[in-house]
Amino acid sequence: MDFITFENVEREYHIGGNVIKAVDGVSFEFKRGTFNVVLGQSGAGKTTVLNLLGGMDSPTAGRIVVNEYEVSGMSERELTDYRRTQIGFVFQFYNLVPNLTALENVQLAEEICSDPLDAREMLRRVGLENRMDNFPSQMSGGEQQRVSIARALAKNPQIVLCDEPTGALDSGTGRKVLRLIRDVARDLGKTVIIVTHNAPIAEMAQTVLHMRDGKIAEIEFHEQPKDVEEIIW
Ligand SMILES: Nc1ncnc2c1ncn2[C@@H]1O[C@H](COP(=O)(O)OP(=O)(O)OP(=O)(O)O)[C@@H](O)[C@H]1O
Repeated sequence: MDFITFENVEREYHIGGNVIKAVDGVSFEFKRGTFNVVLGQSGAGKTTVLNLLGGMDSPTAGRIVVNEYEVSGMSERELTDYRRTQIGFVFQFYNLVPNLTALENVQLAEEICSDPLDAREMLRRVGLENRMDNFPSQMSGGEQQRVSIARALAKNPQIVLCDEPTGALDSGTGRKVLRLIRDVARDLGKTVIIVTHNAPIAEMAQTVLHMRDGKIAEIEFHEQPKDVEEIIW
């Protein structure tokens, strides 16, 4: 059975007298434990899809089902619980708390989740066992992104949503971060969705949604996704 299902999902915004269809009749499925990419130019609707999937926004029409939860019908309170228990987030600019150490940033997950993974163990998995007591300002962009990956995974979510996770990194560091997201998520059995405008990243994915003007232009499947080393950036 499919793990994530979008059925004719729409998200309209009303600005002045204008209606903007940020997402316009989108349908797709992702399977549990897969690595997926949503690809498209600026304004294509990628972040809106991610926000709908993550329960930060609600559709104006259509149906979203995740892990047997009907997300599209949830109240605000149910959405808060859904975001807390089901979703880990990785953002382009890391969103770490500046006056907390790496370890304390990851431990935040323990405070809000019912079934967290060990913060030290997650930092070890991302290769930062020696940097636990450093503050974000003492770390490189790649290291900060690794802390944010550890934080997302420490919540022990079913799904990890990443919005341009390599957007602020050089290509070498970006590759390492992508490999890390894929390997750790695979080891822990998580489903990953990465939003990007960087087309080569899509070659790593099992499923690629190509978005244009709020619609899906194409859905591409890779039976044998490429390894990050094989991708020409
Ligand atoms: N809160 C909002 N209010 C009004 N319009 C919005 C809102 N959020 C998004 N939009 C519009 O919806 C469309 C899709 O936006 P979205 O952010 O999903 O695109 P995107 O593909 O993620 O772009 P980018 O790569 O630039 O982040 C755009 O035209 C955008 O201006």
